[in-house]
Amino acid sequence: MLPEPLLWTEEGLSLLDQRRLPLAVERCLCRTVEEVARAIEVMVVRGAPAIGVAAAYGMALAARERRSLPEASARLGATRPTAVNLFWALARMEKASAGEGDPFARLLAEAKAIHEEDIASNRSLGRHGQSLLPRKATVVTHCNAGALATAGYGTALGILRAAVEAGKLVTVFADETRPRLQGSLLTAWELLQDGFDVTVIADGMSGALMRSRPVDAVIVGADRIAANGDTANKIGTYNLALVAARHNVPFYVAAPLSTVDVSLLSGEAIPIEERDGEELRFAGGERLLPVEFPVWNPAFDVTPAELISAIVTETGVLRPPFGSALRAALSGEAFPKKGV
Ligand SMILES: CSC[C@@H](O)[C@@H](O)C(=O)COP(=O)(O)O
Repeated sequence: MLPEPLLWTEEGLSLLDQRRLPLAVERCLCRTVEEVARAIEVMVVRGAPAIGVAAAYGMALAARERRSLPEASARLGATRPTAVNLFWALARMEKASAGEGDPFARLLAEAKAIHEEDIASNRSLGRHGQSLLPRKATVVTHCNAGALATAGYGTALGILRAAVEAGKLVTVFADETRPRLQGSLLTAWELLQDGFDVTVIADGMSGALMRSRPVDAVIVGADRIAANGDTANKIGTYNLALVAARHNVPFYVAAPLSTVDVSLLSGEAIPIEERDGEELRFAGGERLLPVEFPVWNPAFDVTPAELISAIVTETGVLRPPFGSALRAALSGEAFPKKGV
């Protein structure tokens, strides 16, 4: 059984410390909004939906501390720029702060609602997405888009869980995902906990893998999806999409609608976080390169919509052209929630 990635307690927000996995399963308690902001910055908690949920609880903590809510929101919004779920959750919390009664009680209730809705969305998108896989499926994934990166169950990994629940046999290859190794440290660990057949590969191996054996699908998560379907996800996702296209392997993006940012016309406008070059100069805690070695360390890349076969959301499987499909899904036209 996987430990809860995020847990509200009387004392505050308890986070599974993702920096320590898989060798140590430890929790980190955030009692203040500043502690939540730091936890997001240093990647105790990471992954787009998980960051959004953590920030929502951070706002509730700010209300408990009687801090200025606009200042708290600005602090949380300055932690990481790419995953839009963070800003989506902060906008929802801002709306909730405008009601009657005790602000802490109201904001805590809204944070809990965001938390529960994310799990429900993942279960729903998992059910839709698993229909894309054959009864015996080999899937490649990148980074971590599992329970750990969300409120629970996962997006890309939610599809794999739903496929197993539907009686399918799933074999997974997980890109290790340099430089922070979310694929090997988090995805492989998470899938092994659930008894999956999972094998770690280095990021450059997916081409060789697809030449050596049939692969049924690539499934990844997303940090921000622009109005035209261009998708920002962990650095290396674009390379994997190119390899998949070369081998005619369908490339699926799995994400809740809270990851869609229709205010951006295309992926070119998505802000890409650049992280400290030291992440690249180290591997496994060991320094590989002296600090003066120049490196470039963008944390995300953008996969153009033309390389994406489908975007799986809680409302269903969206096919190109994504502009109209995403608009319809957001307005509830195409797939009414009832009956999903
Ligand atoms: C379900 S989340 C999908 C993405 O957020 C995930 O693949 C990813 O890019 C995580 O990035 P991180 O930098 O670890 O927060």
